[in-house]
Amino acid sequence: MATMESLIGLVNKIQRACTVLGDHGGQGMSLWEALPSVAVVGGQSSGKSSVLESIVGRDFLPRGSGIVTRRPLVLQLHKTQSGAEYAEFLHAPKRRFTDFAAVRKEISDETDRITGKTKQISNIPIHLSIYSPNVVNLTLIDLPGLTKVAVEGQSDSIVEDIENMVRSYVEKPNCIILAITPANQDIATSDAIKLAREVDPSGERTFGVLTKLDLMDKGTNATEVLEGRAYRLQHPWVGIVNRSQADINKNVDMIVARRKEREYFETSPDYGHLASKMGSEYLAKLLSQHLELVIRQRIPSIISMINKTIDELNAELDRIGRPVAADGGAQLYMILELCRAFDRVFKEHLDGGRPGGDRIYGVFDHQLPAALKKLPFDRHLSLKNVQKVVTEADGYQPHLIAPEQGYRRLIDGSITYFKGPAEASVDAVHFVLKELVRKSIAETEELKRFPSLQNDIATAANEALERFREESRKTVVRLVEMESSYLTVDFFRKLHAAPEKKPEKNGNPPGPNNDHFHDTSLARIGSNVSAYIAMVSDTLKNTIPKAVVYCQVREAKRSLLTHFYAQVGRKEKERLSAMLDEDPQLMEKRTQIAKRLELYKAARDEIDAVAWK
Ligand SMILES: Nc1nc2c(ncn2[C@@H]2O[C@H](COP(=O)(O)OP(=O)(O)OP(=O)(O)O)[C@@H](O)[C@H]2O)c(=O)[nH]1
Repeated sequence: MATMESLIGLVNKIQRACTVLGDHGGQGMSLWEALPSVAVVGGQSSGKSSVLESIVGRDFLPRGSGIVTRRPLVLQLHKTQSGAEYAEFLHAPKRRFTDFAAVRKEISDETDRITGKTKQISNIPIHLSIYSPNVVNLTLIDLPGLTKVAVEGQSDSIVEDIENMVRSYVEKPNCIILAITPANQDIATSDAIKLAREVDPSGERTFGVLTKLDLMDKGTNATEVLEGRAYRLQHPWVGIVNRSQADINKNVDMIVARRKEREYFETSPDYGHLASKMGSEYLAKLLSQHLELVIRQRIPSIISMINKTIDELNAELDRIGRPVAADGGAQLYMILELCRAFDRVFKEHLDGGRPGGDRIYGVFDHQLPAALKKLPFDRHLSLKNVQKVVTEADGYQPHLIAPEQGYRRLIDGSITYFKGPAEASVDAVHFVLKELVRKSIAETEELKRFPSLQNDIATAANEALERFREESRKTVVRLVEMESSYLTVDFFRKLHAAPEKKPEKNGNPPGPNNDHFHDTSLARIGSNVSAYIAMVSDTLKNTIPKAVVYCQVREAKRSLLTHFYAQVGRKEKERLSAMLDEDPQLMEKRTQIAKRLELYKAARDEIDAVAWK
């Protein structure tokens, strides 16, 4: 079975790894929270620092007025067999501190590094490991002292901020609370006990510590508390006598202070019967044993939590995509797969699996007919214009029978108007397709992590659409031009066969020089041309969509990325990697997940190795 050293050492290791990854509790379920720890809680000047120092047997904590502890200090004690004592900070792993005054300075500098000199507090812990033959294996977290008033330079919220931070540690079910209360204060007013009672009403994870026993008024003693009658906890209370301020000023050695403390209890008339269960050394052993017990109990649930988290992290990695392969072939394959995924989505839009394709039909069904209807044939075929065109076409010799040239010019002139709506249809469909490309890129789940490739696909697709548009434009213009290059002869033959309307009998004999005759004949020319143009319009209403679909929509479905594929195939490996550049945020996220995964796996291995030894 695992030894006490190995179990506590194990938790130490995992805690340090958690801090390196920024996992220090207070942020939902984390590995840190699953690990048992001991947090030291007490009001200001209750003697917290003194208790910690006498457990360690060294002076090393910053002192001063106001709130000195402004970041949690995770103090990991490692018992060594022999040799010199030294300390190490997680944030400065290369430096070994043998001078504990330098440790004190480093704690205070490192506090300021995060909080500034503003006396603000931060919940990011400082990790300090102390290696010494005079300690027991134990991890303690020193927290800012609970206070009632803000001092100069501190925000009013500091009192509440401290309480919230301390609470965020002690409310975790795996936190063992070391509640420090000075004996010269009424236990009922103890900040530490008040908070402990709130988060641990049954008292099963609270250790009550009574400091300053030597400072109690003459004639009073703390046996009521120490014997568990004043305030009941599941664990026995421990009384402590730390160095007084005078001792500190005189630089009384900690080891000497420990000895004096032992003597105090052994010789005390009040506490002699409790002497074996009093003092900082006893407290350290008690905590160490308890911590070991708790760790042992928690190991199965920690392992199951770790396994669950590993599964979740793996699932998350699958969701955001595994890292891109390094070799060129695999990258090319991946790019082509991604393009195909995009192409699938794009086709679904056109074929109706997703919305948007119907807008193309909208162009043919509404936009084109409406535009055709609006063409200014009324003006072009007005009596006045017909006369002008016919006369100009005749030249110096007026026509004898039908004004053939006049007809042709009027028809040609009218047909030119169709180019506008024809080209507008091409453009409208082009914009629908472009929009569908944009949408499809955004909707292609697999592409989400590759902004560069998204860009490349968008550019390639838009270039292709541009080519299709040009082809389509040429085709529809040709359709229109074809209409004027050869007229439908039948139409005019039928006209000729139809009986001419009799001229009205109003006294004027009919004749080419007669104004009335002239007007009627011009009106007939106008209406004949108009009927012909209506026929052409009906034809184009049907053929323009065919041309547009043929040149643009069908091509987009068939060969939107064909050029792109050819280009990609010729690319060097470096260019392929660049195309698969990922969103930096996402890469960062993946790295974070991968790191956490590593931490959890390493933690599981460590636990396996220690727990079943
Ligand atoms: N005589 C005597 N003095 C003590 C004892 N414990 C602490 N003190 C003195 O009480 C003062 C405050 O002790 P600290 O250990 O600094 O208390 P703290 O809770 O860490 O204080 P803050 O960090 O300021 O919140 C110091 O002057 C200590 O010397 C004790 O058991 N006996």
